[in-house]
Amino acid sequence: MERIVIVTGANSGIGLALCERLLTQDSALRLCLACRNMQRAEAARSALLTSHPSAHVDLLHLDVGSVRSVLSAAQEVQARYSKVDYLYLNAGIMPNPQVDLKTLFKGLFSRNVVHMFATAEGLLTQQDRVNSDGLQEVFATNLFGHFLLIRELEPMLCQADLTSSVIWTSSSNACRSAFSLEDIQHKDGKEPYSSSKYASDLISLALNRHMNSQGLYSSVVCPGMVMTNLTYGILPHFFWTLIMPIMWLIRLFTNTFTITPYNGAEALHWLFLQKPQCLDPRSKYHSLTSGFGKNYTQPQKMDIDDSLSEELYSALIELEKEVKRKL
Ligand SMILES: NC(=O)C1=CN([C@@H]2O[C@H](COP(=O)(O)OP(=O)(O)OC[C@H]3O[C@@H](n4cnc5c(N)ncnc54)[C@H](OP(=O)(O)O)[C@@H]3O)[C@@H](O)[C@H]2O)C=CC1
Ligand SMILES: CC(C)=CCC[C@@H](C)[C@H]1CC[C@H]2C3=C(CC[C@]12C)[C@@]1(C)CCC(=O)C[C@@H]1CC3
Repeated sequence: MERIVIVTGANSGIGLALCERLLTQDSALRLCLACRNMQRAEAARSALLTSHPSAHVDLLHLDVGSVRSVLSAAQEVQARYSKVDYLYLNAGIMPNPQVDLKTLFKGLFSRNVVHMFATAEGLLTQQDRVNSDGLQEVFATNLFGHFLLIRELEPMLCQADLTSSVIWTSSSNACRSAFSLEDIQHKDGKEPYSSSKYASDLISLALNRHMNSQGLYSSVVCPGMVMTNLTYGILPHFFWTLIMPIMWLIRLFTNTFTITPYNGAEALHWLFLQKPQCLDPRSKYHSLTSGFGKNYTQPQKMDIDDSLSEELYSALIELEKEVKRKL
């Protein structure tokens, strides 16, 4: 039977590289690029069809940061397909990032240097804003829109005698200290990105608890440090060009510098090949690249607990009711 794969944020970076890899793996699958900008989506589709002329590539308009858009995209999916086998929740933003240069400089000469380059912990802040649904934009895009999409697609993901995989592109920057149950949208802090990624780790665990019995399995991935539009937005272009040789050098000391979108998509691709029932719901699957350029996937236990994940799950269900009431 034809497998249906939906990828959010598929028009660039890790999402687009994943699509290339999936089509190389299985040219018979039906790939749906779920994007907010249809011009960019069409360009991505053309690029994919150039390398895979007989592939089935569909486009879906989806702005994960808008409740209305998520609801109508989910309706469109139900009208087009009879089931969804893989749902890659990959779209993400990091608006107005600021690097704390003092911490970066200090870190360079500390014992924590490898950890700092792997996680960027304490190094990055962002300026968030409220979107037209009245939600914090980073939370809405990176977490809540995707959560709503899963909820709306439940009948498509939970089919009798079939399993489905929901795969979140999380990050090594997901940090417990950035997340608070009292402020799930991270209105009051300066690390909304880190908070939203930690929340996706928690939600994945809760989804497994609630949905495994219906055939839905959720996993989280860390693609490593990848050069994409998102990372190019952190520092000026000329700076990245200048430090590029250093980046390749850093790879000799940390396997988390995957650098290219192809390498970053390694764990996302690897999960496509696994039986979802055999995966560990408490592990994050990391894309890693050795100093010699060899790609591999490694699971690492996450710093998450059941009660926090359950409380966040309940909070999102409540928020879902609230936003739907307001429509
Ligand atoms: N690059 C890195 O080092 C790392 C990235 N990640 C995560 O990987 C994922 C992919 O990012 P990456 O490839 O790096 O960066 P890109 O900016 O290249 O890709 C992000 C994708 O998400 C899309 N997107 C953003 N907002 C929305 C929205 N509201 N609705 C629909 N699509 C949207 C973008 O579309 P558009 O082109 O229209 O903006 C783009 O296609 C993100 O979740 C990111 O957090 C995690 C760890 C490290
Ligand atoms: C000298 C030199 C190489 C400087 C670059 C320092 C920083 C700009 C990077 C060090 C660790 C990086 C990192 C990310 C962005 C760029 C760094 C802060 C991410 C936060 C990008 C998005 C993620 O989800 C995780 C990445 C972790 C590492």
